[in-house]
Amino acid sequence: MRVSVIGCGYLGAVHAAAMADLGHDVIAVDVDAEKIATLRAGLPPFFEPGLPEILSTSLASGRLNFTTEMADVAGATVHFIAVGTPQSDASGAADLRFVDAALDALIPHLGPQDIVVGKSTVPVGTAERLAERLLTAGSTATLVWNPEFLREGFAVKDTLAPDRLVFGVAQGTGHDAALRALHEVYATAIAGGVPVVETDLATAELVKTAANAFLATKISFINAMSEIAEATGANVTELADAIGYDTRIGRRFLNAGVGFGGGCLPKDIRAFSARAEELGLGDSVAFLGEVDAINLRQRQRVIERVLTEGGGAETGLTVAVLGLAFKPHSDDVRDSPALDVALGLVAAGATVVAYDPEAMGAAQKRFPELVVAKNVDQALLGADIAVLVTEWPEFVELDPRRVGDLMTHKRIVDARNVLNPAQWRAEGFHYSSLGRP
Ligand SMILES: NC(=O)C1=CN([C@@H]2O[C@H](COP(=O)(O)OP(=O)(O)OC[C@H]3O[C@@H](n4cnc5c(N)ncnc54)[C@H](O)[C@@H]3O)[C@@H](O)[C@H]2O)C=CC1
Ligand SMILES: O=C(O)[C@H]1O[C@H](OP(=O)(O)OP(=O)(O)OC[C@H]2O[C@@H](n3ccc(=O)[nH]c3=O)[C@H](O)[C@@H]2O)[C@H](O)[C@@H](O)[C@@H]1O
Repeated sequence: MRVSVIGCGYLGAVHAAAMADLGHDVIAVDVDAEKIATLRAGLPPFFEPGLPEILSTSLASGRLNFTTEMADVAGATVHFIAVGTPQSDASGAADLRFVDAALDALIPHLGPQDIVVGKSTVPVGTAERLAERLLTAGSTATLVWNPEFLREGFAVKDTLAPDRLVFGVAQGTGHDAALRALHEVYATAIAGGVPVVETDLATAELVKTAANAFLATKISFINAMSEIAEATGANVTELADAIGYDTRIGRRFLNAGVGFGGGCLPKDIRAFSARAEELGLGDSVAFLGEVDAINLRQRQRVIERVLTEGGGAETGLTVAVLGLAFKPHSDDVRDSPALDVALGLVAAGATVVAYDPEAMGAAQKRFPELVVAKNVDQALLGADIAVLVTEWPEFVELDPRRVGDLMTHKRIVDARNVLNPAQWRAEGFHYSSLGRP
């Protein structure tokens, strides 16, 4: 099939390359000329394992092309909208300007039987509004919603072999043809046994925001438990293991620590709350405000812990901050807890030297004043305390003896609860974590 992908960020670039990898002819569009030039050269504009490989094979096959000209989508019959939906203001509502602009730019190039597939994460009700926008503009193309559930760091795998596919299609003219087109696009995954949920537009939009809200709630739940565990001498990791054995609960997303960040979970729960307020249903999801508050409190908890354990910023404290990305296997620093901790420590008067295997460029682009090291050893050299805020394997596997030789004082705050306390204490470290004695 010939498909277009509009928006070449973390979602769109991976989606475009994956669609081409599956054998489709893909034209991918972005308004950012620099990003398009980079992608055309076969270089992903961000770190994503597996993306360089499928990008280069798809470009070489001729099935993947990048452009800044929307007119180039002519000839494609399925068009994926994958532009950003960032947080707009203090209300937390999603900013839908990019989605509206992408659709408006696309409309003049649509064929009468084309399918427009929304992939961006949007507040429930958006798809219906966009479908009306299409109609008002005189287009007979069909708008459907097919939310995306990929995780950064596993984006290629999640796109090629997702846990499920959700097809939101309105009843009426175009319903059956749209479903057929979606089944054709995803034929390989479906043949591989991926479950498909066929539903209406509103449910499809809501599945996405509900999934992210649930994941965020799970993390904040265990972080709330970590506060209680800490006050009572209990161990939050053992608690998570024990409740996680209950298959109704499950162990995944129960890792307590500095909390969730990134370009999605934080903004998505706020957008969900804002949309519920608009619907007069703020009380129904009021708990998401608490999920957000618990999550942000974790960042403050880590900053305070480092200052306390390090003896206070007024002592001329030097802190090695291990990690800047919002999670390992990504260079994304959007709403990164790690970056917030680094900046919070600087604001408190500490001298911070940070290191991340992939996210240093992105962090420095945003905060050029942040002092970064060339490697983990340089960050640790002469530090009074280290704080592990992103659980890259390189940090999890650190040898405490070697670390101790580099640092001025043997103190470590494990803000992801990933190190072995006994091993670090055996090397003379003062080890501290969130909710583990
Ligand atoms: N990053 C992720 O892991 C996932 C993101 N999502 C959702 O996907 C959407 C996109 O997210 P990201 O890719 O992370 O954002 P991003 O900010 O990395 O990428 C958005 C891209 O859209 C481009 N764009 C903006 N307006 C445009 C227009 N009118 N025409 C063409 N291109 C345009 C921007 O230049 C940018 O390259 C969001 O709604 C997000 O919530 C959903 C699942 C996973
Ligand atoms: O809508 C999106 O964009 C995506 O958001 C998340 O994916 P992602 O943000 O890439 O990363 P996650 O693996 O979900 O991690 C999010 C944050 O939660 C934190 N986390 C995760 C798990 C855990 O147990 N504890 C915890 O603090 C991570 O460190 C990270 O900061 C969802 O997992 C994806 O399904 C979804 O498609």
